[in-house]
Amino acid sequence: MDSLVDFSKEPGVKVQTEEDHRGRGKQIGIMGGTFNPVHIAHLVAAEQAMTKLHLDEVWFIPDNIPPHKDAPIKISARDRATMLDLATRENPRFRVKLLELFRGGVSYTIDTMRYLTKKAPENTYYLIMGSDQVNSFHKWKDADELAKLCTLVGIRRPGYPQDPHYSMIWVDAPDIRLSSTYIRRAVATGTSIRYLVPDPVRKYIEEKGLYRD
Ligand SMILES: Nc1ncnc2c1ncn2[C@@H]1O[C@H](COP(=O)(O)OP(=O)(O)OP(=O)(O)O)[C@@H](O)[C@H]1O
Ligand SMILES: O=C(O)c1ccc[n+]([C@@H]2O[C@H](COP(=O)([O-])O)[C@@H](O)[C@H]2O)c1
Repeated sequence: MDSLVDFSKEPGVKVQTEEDHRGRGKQIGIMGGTFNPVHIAHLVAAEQAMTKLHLDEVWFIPDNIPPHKDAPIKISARDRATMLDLATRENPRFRVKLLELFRGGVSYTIDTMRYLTKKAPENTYYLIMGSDQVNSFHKWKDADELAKLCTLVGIRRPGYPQDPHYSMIWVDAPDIRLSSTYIRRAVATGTSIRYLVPDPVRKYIEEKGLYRD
């Protein structure tokens, strides 16, 4: 097993090996977010979790209305989803799933995981979260049930010390101090976002004039 996966402090969590995975359903990483817009830290977190945990795919699921965010989302769901598609297109194991946008309303992760585990119970699901989300996970809707439906995977995020209330796997990934908030502010103040988002996303933001005010 890859020594960069730190599971030593989590005796309750069994890290799967490639051997364990053979002949069963798929191992799917779930990366939920508002992605307003998607940035490189989202992609690095997903890729690191996918490769270090031997997952088959990562599904990026943009939320419709995020449960715990107060600030309004000023761009359309279509723009968020299009940028996600542009950002993930060249990775054959990244998929964008729009089920939360189609479902509408507030996007509770428990609703998504109940749906997925019922639709494809042969798969194993890994919920990938930055440490900001890990720290508040216990306040999520039906968190106990959610933790039973999937394996929780934490990615350290600079500025958010690890404070988990549930057993989880921590995947060691490079610290990237970046947020969608930073990207939105940078665009609004005329600061470059080149290299902070994939280039097709940067061009889309420029061409559509997103985040200028
Ligand atoms: N820099 C980062 N390092 C690790 N994880 C991150 C990072 N940025 C976001 N994430 C994780 O990605 C997921 C989706 O995050 P989200 O779309 O809310 O992005 P964000 O950058 O936190 O956005 P905003 O600044 O608008 O709040 C969450 O699990 C979050 O913890
Ligand atoms: O289900 C919940 O109660 C819940 C509470 C907070 C966040 N989430 C999910 O966590 C993911 C990241 O959220 P956010 O607000 O950082 O974009 C996104 O998929 C949200 O739907 C889910």
